[in-house]
Amino acid sequence: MDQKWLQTTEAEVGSKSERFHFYIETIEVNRLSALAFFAAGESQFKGKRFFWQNREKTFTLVGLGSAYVIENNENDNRFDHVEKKWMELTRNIVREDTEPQPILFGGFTFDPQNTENGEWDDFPQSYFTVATFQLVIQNDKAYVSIHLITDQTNSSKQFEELRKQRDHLIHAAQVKELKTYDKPVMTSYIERNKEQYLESVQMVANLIQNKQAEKVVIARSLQMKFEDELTSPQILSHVINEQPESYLFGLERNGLLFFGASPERLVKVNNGHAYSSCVAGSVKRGKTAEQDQVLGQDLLNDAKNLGEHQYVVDMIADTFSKNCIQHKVAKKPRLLKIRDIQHLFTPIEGTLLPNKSILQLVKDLHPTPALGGVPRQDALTIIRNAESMNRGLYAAPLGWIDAEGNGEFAVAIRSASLVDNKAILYAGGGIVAESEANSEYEETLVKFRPMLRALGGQLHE
Ligand SMILES: C=C(O[C@H]1C=CC=C(C(=O)O)[C@@H]1O)C(=O)O
Ligand SMILES: [Mg+2]
Repeated sequence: MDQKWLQTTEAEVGSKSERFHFYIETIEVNRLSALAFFAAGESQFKGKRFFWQNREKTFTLVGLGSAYVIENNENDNRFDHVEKKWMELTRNIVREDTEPQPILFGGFTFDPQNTENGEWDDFPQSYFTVATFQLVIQNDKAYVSIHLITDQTNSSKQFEELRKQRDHLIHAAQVKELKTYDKPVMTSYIERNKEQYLESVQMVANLIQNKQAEKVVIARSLQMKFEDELTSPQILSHVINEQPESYLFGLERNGLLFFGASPERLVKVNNGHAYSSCVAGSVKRGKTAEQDQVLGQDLLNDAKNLGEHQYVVDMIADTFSKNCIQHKVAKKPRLLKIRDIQHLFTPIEGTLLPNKSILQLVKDLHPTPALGGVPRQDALTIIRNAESMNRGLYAAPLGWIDAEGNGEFAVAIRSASLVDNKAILYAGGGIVAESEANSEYEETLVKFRPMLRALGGQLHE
């Protein structure tokens, strides 16, 4: 096996009342498929795995097993709680310049005050883990780290076991590197509460016309069932192959897999620089290049979509002005084209104030008016009343942070959950005064397509 030892570290971490030893060992491996590594954990780590890849495909992350979990069910304090726990855990780690550091991966649910039952029933309002086995692929290099966080001082035996497991996982991944997966065979497909969704959109458009809110994003869900039991690597393989222009993600917790391919960045922080993207306003792709261009040009000039978009730009720009020394906003929206859909897109970037952090930005940004609405609290109340579902992690911040304050969160749209033999797909759209129920319905059909295709569902034009 071609591997190079890079680093072994031990640090005493935790708070005054809870002290741990954090053991880390990182090696560089010649070649490793991220999906094959994820799949190598099928029998042992199912329910405790994650997969992440950024839009540019320059950073891929896989986690198997949990060395540490940070979760809570708090409403107001959940972002601060995760930040505090993570800082306690990483404060004393000695940093090497070049090698990947331990990473915390997870997400915050869309709305802790939503009480609808369903697939998210026992999912906490924040769920983050440090993987026992962490794979990072960047700059064409693959790094595998072992993380052991324990209150025991003598852990050399346990660590030796983990080294054996690591070598076994790497070997299994290299042997199965080229495995391909069948498309799932769907047996049923139900649009849940379609009539209610159409009524809600109309009702919300009326509320907005009566000035009770300015914009509200309303979502709905589809349910699919399958002939055979699906596996996470099987689903992720299709998502990875079919959606190259998006953030790709999969997060398992016990019996639930949440996965998707989102075009939308919530925030990225790199060395004190913060980046966000306003993505709102949509039209389908054209069948020919000419038609595609016409649709795109129309979108760039469409008052309803520009309205939807501007709420997002104003709110993110305002948040950056409060959190940054200086920031800049692109002057006008451009097009973001992905496989099934085109969006209006405005990038925003800034230099963070010294006392600000990525999790503080996530806290202030979530939910942007691309997922929630304006005014925020009124929109959230309307969503709770109008949607007959719990969004869970759909439309919520999902991503990673490291010990130096770098990280990236996507908005987890174009996503779905898998529980047992049932998948639930989510999609929504921004409702403004001019919105019309049928065209919003059509827009959600386009937004369902990526996950529908990955799951072997029929695609209607
Ligand atoms: C809420 C979703 O999309 C948001 C992101 C981009 C465009 C949107 C729109 O045009 O309505 C939505 O605000 C979704 O995909 O479920
Ligand atoms: Mg829209």
